[in-house]
Amino acid sequence: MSASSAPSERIAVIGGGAVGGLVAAFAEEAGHEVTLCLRSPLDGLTVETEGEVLRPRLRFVTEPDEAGVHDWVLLTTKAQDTEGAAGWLNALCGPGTVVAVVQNGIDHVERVSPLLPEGAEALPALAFMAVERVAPGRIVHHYSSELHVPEGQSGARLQALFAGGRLTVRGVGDFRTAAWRKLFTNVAANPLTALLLQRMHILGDPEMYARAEEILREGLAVAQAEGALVDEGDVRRALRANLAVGPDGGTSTFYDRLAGRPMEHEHLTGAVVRLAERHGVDVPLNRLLLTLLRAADRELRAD
Ligand SMILES: NC(=O)C1=CN([C@@H]2O[C@H](COP(=O)(O)OP(=O)(O)OC[C@H]3O[C@@H](n4cnc5c(N)ncnc54)[C@H](OP(=O)(O)O)[C@@H]3O)[C@@H](O)[C@H]2O)C=CC1
Ligand SMILES: CC(C)(CO)C(=O)C(=O)O
Repeated sequence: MSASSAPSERIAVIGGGAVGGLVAAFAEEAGHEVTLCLRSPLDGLTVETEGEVLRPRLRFVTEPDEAGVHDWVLLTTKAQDTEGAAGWLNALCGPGTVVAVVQNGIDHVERVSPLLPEGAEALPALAFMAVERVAPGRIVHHYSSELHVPEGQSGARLQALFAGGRLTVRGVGDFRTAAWRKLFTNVAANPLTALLLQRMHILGDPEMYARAEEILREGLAVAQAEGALVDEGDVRRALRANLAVGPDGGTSTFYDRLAGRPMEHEHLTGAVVRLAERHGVDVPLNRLLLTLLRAADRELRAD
């Protein structure tokens, strides 16, 4: 894989899980110096992708004081762990640092901006990829590696950073609509796989697929009430994207429940339900899923 033609920049990745491990490896392969900021120490990192095993040379740090200021920060914690990363953001950002918020959900900038020091910028980034952390420091890449960011100067700089590498960065004009389209890939697949503890193959069952469509149609009504320019075709495209992950792939929420980690449901199904209440849209299937996910999550936190 050829290195990027962009000059080397100092990139910090917060979180050494599935997405963090993948983007850190791809950034290093593109010729950049990469600092991986960890909550739990790692002995090393391997990334299995396209039949290869990458062993990127990264600088591992576990204390914000050791990190230093960087040009770029890629925040890859789960959304509910954002505040816990405040110490990193404070230590890594100087004036001009751009923080790409590589998380699921729809409110990336609102979540992160209040935690940034003066002069740093939050850039929302929608992650179209399917990546699994099979053990600490062992990442398996199932499918796709794209980030969608708002069009503009910072988005174009991020695109240049990864140009020619394995991570594709695309600028999108209507980011609100793009964020809802991405959320659609999470609103049915993530709860169903996590609650059933079964991988994407469950969507191959026509009965399950039909329920997934119904869940997403509720989300569609909420997205439209929010002003997103989405339609029925986006429901079908989201489910097609889920199926493209392959029967043995999962979802990030499924991986969390499987590993006994807290889940991200409040930022996915929870966001749909809260906005539905605000707009007076009835979303009974999503309300049921949220109640079930909360019950499953309580048990995970109690263990
Ligand atoms: N996995 C996937 O295929 C996809 C995931 N996403 C989204 O990307 C985001 C990241 O998901 P994913 O990589 O799967 O999640 P993981 O759980 O695999 O990784 C998250 C990482 O963040 C670390 N972390 C949490 N808090 C801190 C902290 N304070 N300081 C440093 N590190 C911290 C965790 O540390 P520890 O090791 O201690 O748990 C963990 O390694 C989520 O929003 C997810 O929804 C989007 C598209 C696809
Ligand atoms: C699209 C999908 C389902 C891909 O894995 C994802 O975003 C996730 O796992 O959270």
